[in-house]
Amino acid sequence: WQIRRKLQVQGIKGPKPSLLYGNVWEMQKIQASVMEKTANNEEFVAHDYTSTLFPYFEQWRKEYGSVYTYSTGKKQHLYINHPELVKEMNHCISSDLGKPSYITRRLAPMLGNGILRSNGHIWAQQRKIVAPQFFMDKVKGMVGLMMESAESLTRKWERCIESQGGKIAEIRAEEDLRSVSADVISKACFGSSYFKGKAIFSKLRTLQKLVSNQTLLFGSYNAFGLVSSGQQKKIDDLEKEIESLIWKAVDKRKIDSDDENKDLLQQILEGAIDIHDHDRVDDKDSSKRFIVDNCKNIYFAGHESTAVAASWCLMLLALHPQWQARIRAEMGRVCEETGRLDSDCLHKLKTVTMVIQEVLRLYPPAAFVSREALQETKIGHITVPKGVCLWTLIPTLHRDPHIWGSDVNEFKPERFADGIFNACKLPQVYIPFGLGPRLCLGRNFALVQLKIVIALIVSKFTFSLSPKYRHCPAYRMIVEPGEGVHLLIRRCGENC
Ligand code: HEM
Repeated sequence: WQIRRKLQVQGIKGPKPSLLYGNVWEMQKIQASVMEKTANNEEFVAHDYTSTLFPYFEQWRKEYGSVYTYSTGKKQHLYINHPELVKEMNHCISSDLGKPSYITRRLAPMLGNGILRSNGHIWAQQRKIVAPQFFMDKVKGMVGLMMESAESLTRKWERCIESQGGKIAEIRAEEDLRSVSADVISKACFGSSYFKGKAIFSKLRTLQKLVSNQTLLFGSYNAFGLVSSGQQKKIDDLEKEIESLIWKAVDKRKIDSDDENKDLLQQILEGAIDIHDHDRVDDKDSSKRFIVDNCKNIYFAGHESTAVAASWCLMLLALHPQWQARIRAEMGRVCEETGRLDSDCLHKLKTVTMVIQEVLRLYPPAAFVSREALQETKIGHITVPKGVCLWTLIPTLHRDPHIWGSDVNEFKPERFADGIFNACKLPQVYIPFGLGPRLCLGRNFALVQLKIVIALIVSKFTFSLSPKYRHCPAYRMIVEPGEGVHLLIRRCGENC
């Protein structure tokens, strides 16, 4: 109550909370009424996943504006979608702002205290180790293996066409896209392959579904945050299994400090030794935790969001065959000059880039940037009391008609024809990869991989949505196609 009062006296409004559960009941009620409406609505694709996935945020934003406060029982939250304040929050370098601790606790079996969730000096050490592996120069060197993995997918889809009669095949794209990005991250960072690391990926995926079932956003210690003992046991078992699989892979690796081409796993191992020596931590377990947590973070961050972004790309391209045709024409021009895609011609794929940018605008896989005031701190004119969690809803920023224009809900890659700076009035609101010191480390890596995968698929196949496709974005730590992306694919030469 005291924390809320400190926000209210600064003119920040919000829905009235109940005594124990804050606004959680109301969130549940709003969500349920939207689910009821959408369950009977077969009408296809309003590209606005916030109004179905996070309807309470939309309702309160309309009532209270782009800054308001709400409560989930013991936690007080501040919703910030004002462009200037968003910028300030994301650029904050003070350790007074960190990742929300209650979410970190919930995600601990998945991510531990790795780079995605850590704060302060542990985070800074991890970022120093991981960042150089994803500098553009390094990523350029990974183009060959990205091509290899994408080509194995197109070969698989060709075999599907053969086995389904030779003309047309029905496929589910998202699982194959997941295998491609898992393969790429395994080879690029861990000197392994999807095949070898398959068990880790599939267990992480099961764990992801289990932990995001726990109504992740509704704060801690409320009726909805409780996990059944059966579910908790599954989570604990998976955590142990993943840890032992990663540890086995690590054990196989000999530390070879003379090798100039060290991959990320090598860097993480050496980082753990440095931290052990530097901090004089005698505890062997902490080095082990450091290694396992960071491997899990990279396995997850490195493949899940890229695969989901690629799935949304194919869904939108299936709806807009004219953009498939434009990409194909561009590939024809670029490959005529070079014969094959390589790292030097990727920047010539302007249409592919525009399509990817538009997909990440409409369907950013990461829905939120969230922080917690670890100490009382200032964001713009607002004094944020210690303990308050701050939330920015990325898709809402991406769909503000005052910034993007009245066609904001339409798929129009041409808006990016002259770059992000000319696509909207305030480019700092386009943040599919976040912003500031915690900007996504894998941005270059993901964009290059997306370009290769999309360009290659579109140059080989034409595709449309299968009648089996159901449009139901789902929030499972990231926003993904809830029931996959069912496509009907044909070989390109057949009809284009
Ligand atoms: C389309 C694909 C991707 C999207 C949309 C995406 C999005 C994001 C966003 C929004 C953040 C910032 C979160 C925040 O500020 O709290 C982030 C952080 C991060 N991402 Fe990505 N990401 C993608 C791919 C990747 C890939 C391929 C990697 C490679 C390992 C990666 C590694 C990371 C890491 C390590 C962080 C944490 C950075 C830090 O806290 O210092 N991401 N990502």
